[in-house]
Amino acid sequence: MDVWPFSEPILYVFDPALSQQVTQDHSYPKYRGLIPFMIHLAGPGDMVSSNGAHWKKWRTIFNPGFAASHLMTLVPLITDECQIFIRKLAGHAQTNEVFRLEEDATRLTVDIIGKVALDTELGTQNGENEMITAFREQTHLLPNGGPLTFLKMWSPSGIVKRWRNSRIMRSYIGGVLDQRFAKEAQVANGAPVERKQRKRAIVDLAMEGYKDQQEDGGQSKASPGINTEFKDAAIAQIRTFIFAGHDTTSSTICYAVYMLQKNPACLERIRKEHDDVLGPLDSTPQVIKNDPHVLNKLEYTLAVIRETLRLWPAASSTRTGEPGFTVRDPKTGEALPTDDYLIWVVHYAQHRDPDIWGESATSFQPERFLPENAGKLPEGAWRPFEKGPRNCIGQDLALLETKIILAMLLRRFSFRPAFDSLEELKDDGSHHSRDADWRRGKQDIDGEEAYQILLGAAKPREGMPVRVKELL
Ligand code: HEM
Repeated sequence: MDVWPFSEPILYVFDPALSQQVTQDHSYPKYRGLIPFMIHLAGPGDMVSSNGAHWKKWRTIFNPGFAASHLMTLVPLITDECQIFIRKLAGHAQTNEVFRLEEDATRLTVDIIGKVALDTELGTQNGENEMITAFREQTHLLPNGGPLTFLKMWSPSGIVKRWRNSRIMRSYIGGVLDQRFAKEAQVANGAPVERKQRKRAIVDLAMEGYKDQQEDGGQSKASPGINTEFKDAAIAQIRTFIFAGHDTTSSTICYAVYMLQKNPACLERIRKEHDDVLGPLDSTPQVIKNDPHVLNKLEYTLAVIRETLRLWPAASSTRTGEPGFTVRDPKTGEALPTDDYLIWVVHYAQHRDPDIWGESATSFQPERFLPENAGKLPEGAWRPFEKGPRNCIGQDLALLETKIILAMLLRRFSFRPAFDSLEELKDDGSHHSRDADWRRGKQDIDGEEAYQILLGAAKPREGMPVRVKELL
């Protein structure tokens, strides 16, 4: 598509074989237009928009912290955060008020990232945190694809606010890192080792990996404590994890709840699996904490999450074409140049295409993802976390936290979407309430009122208004 003068020509990718060509056979560099967006959220050198040796270095250093085996050690921390979320929902149930589920789910996922990445209490489920407030304001100060939002980039107040927010985020995370690694330096200088075992956060494993790399590179044995290169990169990557990991996952939690409520047979089946595998609801958090591997037995729950991500993928992938590299049209065999193209792998379109998924393409059928049906899935067509070297580093974390929250949630509450009660939320102070345009005119897409909107990630419209009822 030629959209001159608004952007470079766009090559939209709607086909799994073509997606494989641009992300796996040859992983095209990330789209250059991501840099001016990510720089305000994460600072220079973030893992999402960087390429080449810089990207490879930091991806290698942070990979071990996101390995499924390491994440299992963090399950108790995640479960504690989920318990706070459950208590908040019980409060909503008592008042029978309409609320935006996405707001609560986002606070949950932010606090989980704080715990697993930094071992720090961000506490947004219980109040405000200056760094997260700055971060969330920042996402609203960037273009979101709506008409004229690019003008936001040039308004003087926007420029000042973005600079201020960046400074707040940097100094907050920098402070947490300084405190954490000061201990290490003190111990190296002879201070007594603390007896209390701390959980090893993702950043601890990254620090170890960084020091190993320095030594392998022939540099002298790394000194204890934190150095400037690691600190700057860790701040950028942790900001990236907050950006890439919080609303993608909260959006998935919201849509899983929504799709289950719309499909009562699936809801009944998932609740039964939770009874069978985890036992009574009240002891479920403890059962999960005692034996995190029990979560691997929740096959149907995993299938529900995969099916949710098929219908409601929270992200997509954008790349920059390269001179001399062509893609081959899978149907005609024609070689197409890519130089100067924005290559956009569109997950939503591929995940709902009847030519790929058959007649059931747009219906919610988690069974297709059960192990016994694995052989019938269209090859390479499910890619919500993208594939190839630039796939999502946080995918196991996202699946893990969504599984835990569903296991603790679905037997305790029933949900009812409340798009018909948006009026009650018009003064709730949220970003949604400030933009009355989103409530004028047509209120559905193809008959779906909970359609996705672009706000950093693809999120449920109006923050998924619901009412919740406690079943106990
Ligand atoms: C359901 C939740 C999630 C979805 C659907 C999702 C989706 C994706 C997708 C599609 C990409 C590739 C983007 C591209 O090619 O441009 C990606 C990359 C990435 N994601 Fe996720 N993500 C999720 C959760 C998370 C979490 C929890 C984290 C971290 C805490 C995370 C961190 C990242 C990072 C750092 C990258 C860049 C990786 C690289 O380029 O090496 N994501 N994600």
